[in-house]
Amino acid sequence: MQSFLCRGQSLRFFLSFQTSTARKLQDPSLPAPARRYRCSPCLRKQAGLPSARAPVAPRSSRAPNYSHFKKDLLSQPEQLLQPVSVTEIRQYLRSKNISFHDGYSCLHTPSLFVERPRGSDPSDKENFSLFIDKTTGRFLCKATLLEGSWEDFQDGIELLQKEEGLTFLSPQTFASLLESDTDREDLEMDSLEVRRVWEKAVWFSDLEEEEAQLAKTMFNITRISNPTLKKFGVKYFKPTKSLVFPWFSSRDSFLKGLKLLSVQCDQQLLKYLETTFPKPASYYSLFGHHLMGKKDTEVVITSREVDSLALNQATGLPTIALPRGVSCLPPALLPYLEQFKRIILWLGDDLRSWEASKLFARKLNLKRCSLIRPGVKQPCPLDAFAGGFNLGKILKTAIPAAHKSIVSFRQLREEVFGELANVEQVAGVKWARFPELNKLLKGHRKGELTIFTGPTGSGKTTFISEYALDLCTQGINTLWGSFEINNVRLAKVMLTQFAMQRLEEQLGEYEVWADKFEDLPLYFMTFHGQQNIKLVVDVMHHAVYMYDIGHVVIDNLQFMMGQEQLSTDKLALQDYIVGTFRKFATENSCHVTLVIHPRKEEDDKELQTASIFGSAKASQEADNVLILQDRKLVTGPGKRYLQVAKNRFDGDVGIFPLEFNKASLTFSSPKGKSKLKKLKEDSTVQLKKPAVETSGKKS
Ligand SMILES: Nc1ncnc2c1ncn2[C@@H]1O[C@H](COP(=O)(O)OP(=O)(O)OP(=O)(O)O)[C@@H](O)[C@H]1O
Repeated sequence: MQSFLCRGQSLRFFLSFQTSTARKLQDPSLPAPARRYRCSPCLRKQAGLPSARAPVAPRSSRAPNYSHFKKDLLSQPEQLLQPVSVTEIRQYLRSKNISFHDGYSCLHTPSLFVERPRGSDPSDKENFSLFIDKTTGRFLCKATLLEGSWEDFQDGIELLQKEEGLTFLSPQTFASLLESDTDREDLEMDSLEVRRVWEKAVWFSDLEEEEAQLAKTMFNITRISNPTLKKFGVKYFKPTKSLVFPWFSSRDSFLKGLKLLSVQCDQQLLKYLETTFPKPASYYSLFGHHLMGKKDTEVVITSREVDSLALNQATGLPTIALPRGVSCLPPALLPYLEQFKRIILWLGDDLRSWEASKLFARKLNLKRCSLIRPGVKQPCPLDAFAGGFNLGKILKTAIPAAHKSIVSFRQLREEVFGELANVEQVAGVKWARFPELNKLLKGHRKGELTIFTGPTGSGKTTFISEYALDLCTQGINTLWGSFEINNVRLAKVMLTQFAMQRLEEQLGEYEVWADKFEDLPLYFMTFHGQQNIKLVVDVMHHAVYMYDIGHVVIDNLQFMMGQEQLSTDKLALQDYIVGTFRKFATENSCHVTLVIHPRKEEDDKELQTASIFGSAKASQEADNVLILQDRKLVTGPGKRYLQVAKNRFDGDVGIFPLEFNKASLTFSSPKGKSKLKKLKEDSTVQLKKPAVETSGKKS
């Protein structure tokens, strides 16, 4: 109890820019009735405990009009999370005499919200319906769909033990804590929309033969039978010519949400578009989960609903599709996968799917996971089915995800082949706004460390914000640690760059842009000012687990260095910090971009790799070194050059001009011919005259 309060008061964590409030309240987890409950403040009051969280301003006093945008940006102590280890969780349960079972990603315990039937065996695992996430401590009671944080759970236990004769906490106890009207209104609107679409959509078997064939051809599902579609509840929505995938509650088959898949023809290319109700940040459907029986112990997980349909029809095995494909596996879904002793991940036919399957297997527990490696003979399930492959045979080739630390080339050869055969994908995600950066760096890759430097006030934050936004709009889940400027200012810069216009003069368009921006997989740490590196890295770990973060931006390293004057200790500390980020990037397969101030240079000298503040360790550890050059380059105001001074991937280094647009706060390369100049690695850059256009060969 004592330790809980201390920990509770020292919480300090990050919040998401997205609809974190909505996510937390409606949250998530799979199936649930339209109403959600939150427990802790109520429990605390009833238990006579002081609030562990600072009071939260009523919603109305926070941001009445631009609610979605603003409310999630402000730091709300109620959303702070605290790290808890599985050992602590176990110790706590033992100290309270709560029996538990060690599951794959969760600990299973009897639910404190359910009355135990008389005469039932308290140690019978069948009655363990409450799941505690081993990494975060968050709990979900599958019987009532109540959920909450680790502190909420402890509060509940304290209350139960305090009140004599109380054997369980009824869900009604929490009724007074239903989410605010705004959230409820949102939910109700979603729910109406879901009903409207669902009722208007038709079964494939009820379509005219010709129309059904046409629709199936559009989605490449001609071989999927009507009975399979009906079994999974897939309908067709004629007004938008969309497939409709339902999200049913596994508890009571309540229709919780929908995903609509439509086709667009873009220059002869078919493009598939997804729309979800509720919106993506709150859409936690495991498609196909409602078909699982209690006794099912094996499942194949796919990234698309159509893959699940194909696999199930071809093999008869239980299949499930993830709500947001390869982009993330929200931990809120883990309790629903606890029943499976074996999970095969067959996520797709590209490198991104392969990377995602390795990451998801870590969350699901490597021991029970096997992976299907993409390859010519192993395309995605739907293509394999359409191409007449034997899907059962492909499943037999699944590789166990748990690997030893020492491997032979025999085990690596397929992986090496995959890299050789997919050169473009190995090179990473391309920037849409910085083609020159693609020419030099080839792309943005997971697991790398990029060091970014430039003179004070040269526009480092502004540039790195656009550089990260560009990747984020392409689906790279991004976490920002901005210690120098606060999140509101940073988000304002990013939103302006996103809209590519001065929104101050277009306030009428604000809501439209903010809505689109809110759907980006973008999260912000709430830290400001000096921070402890350990705390920052803890948050990064947590974010990777929760949101499958693929890119962390830290602006800037000096904010983890304390206030001391430059000393040997300080250099050692910087080396330690850089080493820590390096290790984090590698271990979590996550790209880290670290902004570092340069050391003081003579005014007439351009910055070089050696100008990075501190010892040589930073540039040695980095995979990429980027320098924003701004002195004596050209006469035009606002002109900057971006220099790639180190590129471990393929060694190409060089420099190209950036033109600053003050209205949109963007740095787009000057139009016309490429002004890229390739250089020898780490050479001193002579930039007193404008860069010369080259053919792209190394000079
Ligand atoms: N190329 C440019 N020309 C003119 N103004 C710019 C340019 N780039 C950025 N700015 C403006 O300069 C200001 C400072 O930019 P920013 O905060 O990005 O610099 P910084 O290098 O990160 O600063 P610091 O060294 O303090 O961290 C901002 O108001 C930004 O809009």
